[in-house]
Amino acid sequence: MAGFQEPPVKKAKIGNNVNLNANSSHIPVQPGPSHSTNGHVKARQDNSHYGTLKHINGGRGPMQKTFRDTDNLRSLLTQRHALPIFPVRNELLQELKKHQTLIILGETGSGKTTQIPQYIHEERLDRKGGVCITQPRRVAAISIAKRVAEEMNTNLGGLVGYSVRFEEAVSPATKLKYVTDGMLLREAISDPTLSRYSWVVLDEAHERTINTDVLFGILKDAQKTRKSTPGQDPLRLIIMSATMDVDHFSSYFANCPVRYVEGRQYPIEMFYAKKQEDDYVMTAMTTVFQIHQKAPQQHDILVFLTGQEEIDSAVANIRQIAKDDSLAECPRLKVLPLYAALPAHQQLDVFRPTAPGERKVIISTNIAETSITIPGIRYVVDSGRAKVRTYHPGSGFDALRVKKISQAQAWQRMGRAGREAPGNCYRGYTRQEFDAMDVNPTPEILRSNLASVILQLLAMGVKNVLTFDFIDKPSAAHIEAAMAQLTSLGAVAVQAESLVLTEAGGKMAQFPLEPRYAKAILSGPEYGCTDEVLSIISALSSESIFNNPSGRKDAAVNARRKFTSVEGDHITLLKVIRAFKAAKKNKMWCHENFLNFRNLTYALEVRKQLVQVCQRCGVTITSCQQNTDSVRRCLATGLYTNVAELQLDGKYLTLDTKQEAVLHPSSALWGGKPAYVLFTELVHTGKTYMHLNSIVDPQWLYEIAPDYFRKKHIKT
Ligand SMILES: Nc1ncnc2c1ncn2[C@@H]1O[C@H](COP(=O)(O)OP(=O)(O)OP(=O)(O)O)[C@@H](O)[C@H]1O
Repeated sequence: MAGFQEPPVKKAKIGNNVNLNANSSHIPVQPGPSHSTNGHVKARQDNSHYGTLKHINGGRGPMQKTFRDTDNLRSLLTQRHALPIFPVRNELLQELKKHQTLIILGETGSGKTTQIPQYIHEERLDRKGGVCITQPRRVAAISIAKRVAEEMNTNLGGLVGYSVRFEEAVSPATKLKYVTDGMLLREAISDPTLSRYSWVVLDEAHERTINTDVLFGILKDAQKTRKSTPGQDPLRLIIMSATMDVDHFSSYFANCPVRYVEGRQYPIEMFYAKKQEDDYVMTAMTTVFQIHQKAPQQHDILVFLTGQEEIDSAVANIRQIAKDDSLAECPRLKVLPLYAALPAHQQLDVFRPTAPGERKVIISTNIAETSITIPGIRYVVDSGRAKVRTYHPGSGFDALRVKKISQAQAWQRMGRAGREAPGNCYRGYTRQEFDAMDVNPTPEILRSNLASVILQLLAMGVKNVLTFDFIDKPSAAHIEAAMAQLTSLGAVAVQAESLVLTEAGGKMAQFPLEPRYAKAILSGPEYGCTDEVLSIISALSSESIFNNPSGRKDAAVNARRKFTSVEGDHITLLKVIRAFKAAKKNKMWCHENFLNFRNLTYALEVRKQLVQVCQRCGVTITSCQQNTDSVRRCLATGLYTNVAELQLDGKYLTLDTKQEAVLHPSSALWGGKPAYVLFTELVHTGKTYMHLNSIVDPQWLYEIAPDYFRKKHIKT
């Protein structure tokens, strides 16, 4: 294929980069008749591996069995038994019984995520408490739970369930629960020893999300507490991934053993770009059409790009190019975007099988990078890039940059092909570029604003956050910046020389939001505008509610002029939400007004959840109707450190850290020069931009935080 090395560079075995320590040992896959000579394990066709339904379900308990399709069940059982992990099932169970903490490494698609929880259940090791399996992303938690429920012939929400932010399917009967790591962290606030679980499985540990990193410490502590409390069931911990620095993890967990499940089910052919390509989007699109012209029907393609705007534009371009006469002989293309801001049901659309004569092309962020199996995917096109947010505590800004991914991420992306049949992976970068990539991604905890995490740790009863047992400790500057932010928001206070959670801080921790937004909501009753602030914060929690199709930007701006507020972007968002509700959430109305129906719908879903948290915390919800000054004042109670002052030279300087910044061109305030601007965030992409801004009156700022602003010497 043009642009890629021929003959293809084939990687016979993944996991060579795994760094096994003295404690590790391999659990080899038993060689069987279906082994190929290249080390790949092919699907077994051996019927003697069929179990019985009784065997799958463990033969107990009233389960909502459907028994709709025996052939389907039989086929699922065959698939389960063909997985590389199946021959080592019993050995693995022995290991799991022996050790309180175990690290399991196994190649992508070997069966770790779907099978190990089922093995535990089949062996009745979940009698006393259930199995909770964490995933870094909601789409993975939901789709895997669905698959496991299907394999166990039970309804989702029965024996097998899931819980992600804003959505769950669980019941008292749920024994195997797939959750996002953030949800388990929230559960730990009300139940620090996670007493309802006997097993916690931290999957995709190599990703080192901030929530998984904090869970390491929480779970270690919970294990100790449960061990030292008479009558308590021990908490067993399994840490899983395809690639990770096992020495580091093992030494953190008291040199716990590491077991390696060898083998992958289907081979994946790997192709690297022949030469370095700078336009990674163009390279990816060209590759898609090259594959499209030669691949058999219904061999679907998964493309990794970086962010929503880039993906939406690639989707539009591919749809357009697909109409070209020269492609008339090819299957019809069904092009689908996949990114975090899509509502859950739309994310799950990608899992639907294609119709005859159709080929699915999914253009995704790294949301599809780990854990999931998308039926039909035989080709992965990897741009080698992802959008990464990095927080700078000194300047207080987040830099959102497109960066090269790590090798571990590249292997995960590759692993999305070859899950149901042999696959192909096209890397839009050279082998040399791959070799130069970092082996693992930088842990999120080392590059994030820690205010939320520290608030949650305090809410869980962690006494001293500075001495918390982090697997990789964030810098003192990061921790201090977060503490300072929480103190100024009134979430923590000094008591007997230590920092403790205030009553308001306890309430802030209940909101699945950054503390500064939670603070603004809690201030709602004082200003009589909780209703409006909830709408604005819900819109801020969603991806952009505006559509700006390329080539039609002017039309979009004109159509939306009626919503634009001279007070700024927050009131503009409020006007859009109000109008969307008044238009009965009409899709066509959104289309005519260049508004994003999906993101607006998502924003209203978020709003519903926030209203529930308000009710739990006793926050009254009142509306100030047209008094939008109150709304901006209320927002400033949470965001008051995000203020910039106009300078004589016409530039803005942030009051907190004296950063030079400019209004983002998309802002409703762009072109004007208000003296003081309240911004939602600073994003550094070339210049430092203030995003989503409102005009503020300096007098309000003095009233909200007199000590802070006295030091800043603002002119009232
Ligand atoms: N939704 C699904 N539809 C079809 N097959 C599936 C689905 N989910 C899982 N499978 C099959 O089960 C296999 C094992 O999946 P599983 O997620 O357990 O592997 P894993 O070892 O955890 O991989 P990874 O490290 O990539 O998460 C897949 O390769 C695929 O063949």
